Amino acid sequence: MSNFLAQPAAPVVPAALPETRPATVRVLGCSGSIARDCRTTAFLLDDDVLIDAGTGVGDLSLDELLRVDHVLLSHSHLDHVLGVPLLADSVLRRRQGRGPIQVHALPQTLAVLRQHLFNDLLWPDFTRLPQPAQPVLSLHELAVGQTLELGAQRRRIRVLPARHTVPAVGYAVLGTGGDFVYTGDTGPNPALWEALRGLNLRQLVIEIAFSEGDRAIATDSLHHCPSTLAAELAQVPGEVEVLLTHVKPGEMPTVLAELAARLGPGRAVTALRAGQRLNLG
Ligand SMILES: Nc1ncnc2c1ncn2[C@@H]1O[C@@H]2COP(=O)(O)O[C@H]2[C@H]1O
Repeated sequence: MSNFLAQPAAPVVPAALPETRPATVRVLGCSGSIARDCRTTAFLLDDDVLIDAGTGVGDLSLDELLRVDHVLLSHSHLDHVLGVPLLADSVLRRRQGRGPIQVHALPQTLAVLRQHLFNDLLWPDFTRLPQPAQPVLSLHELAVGQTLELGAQRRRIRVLPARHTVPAVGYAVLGTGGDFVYTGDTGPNPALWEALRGLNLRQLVIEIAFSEGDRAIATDSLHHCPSTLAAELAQVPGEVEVLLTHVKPGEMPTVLAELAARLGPGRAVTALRAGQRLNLG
């Protein structure tokens, strides 16, 4: 689709380098918490860029884990970051000469990782191991509005605003045939729609955690429930593919039914599934 809102106050985007392979996103986890067959958020862009690192990361083989060079984190909550320390431990002895895995996140998110995770108490400080000069992990700050260029395919990735209980972002993977957006965890968020104005939105992976009966929890924890998500989706053109992520275990049938009752005609949504591969534009 073409741009669907006015031009944004977008940052300068680095010139696109030739992209030799069509981008794919493999859904490793898209659940709002754990249970059998429910893995928390992790998406693999191509084979070397992880977007969030929830329990879905554990479905990658060791060889696949070894190919990961970048991790983009949406925020500091455990269900999105716990794969990072475990990934580091799994690959540390086999990555020598490859350089650190680069972890990209807001400064506030990185501060939480440094203080509460890689503190040699909850987990070893893998930003200094196996050698301080050649660690397995390095931490890199990003900012909303920035466009990164990451991975062997030099994918252009825009940092989007999210509105959650801790500082949070979403990400857009910019492609020549359309853009893929992952909102991260967010409640209603006018700034997101403002940021999407200049994008050529093709696929929207948007969160919804709770059914309508838990609306109060959704409000307190800054997540969507069907009524709030339906209001947000009213501004998304029908041709955009909308994929739901982060539904709490056991809630999907209710969420889908309640959402269907609130969406306008022509607005289809699909529940994202772990194991699914998305072809990006
Ligand atoms: N006020 C609350 N009442 C009940 N559960 C909450 C509350 N705040 C946060 N949570 C839960 O804690 C979880 C932390 O991760 P999430 O934000 O994915 O989802 C959150 C909710 O499931």
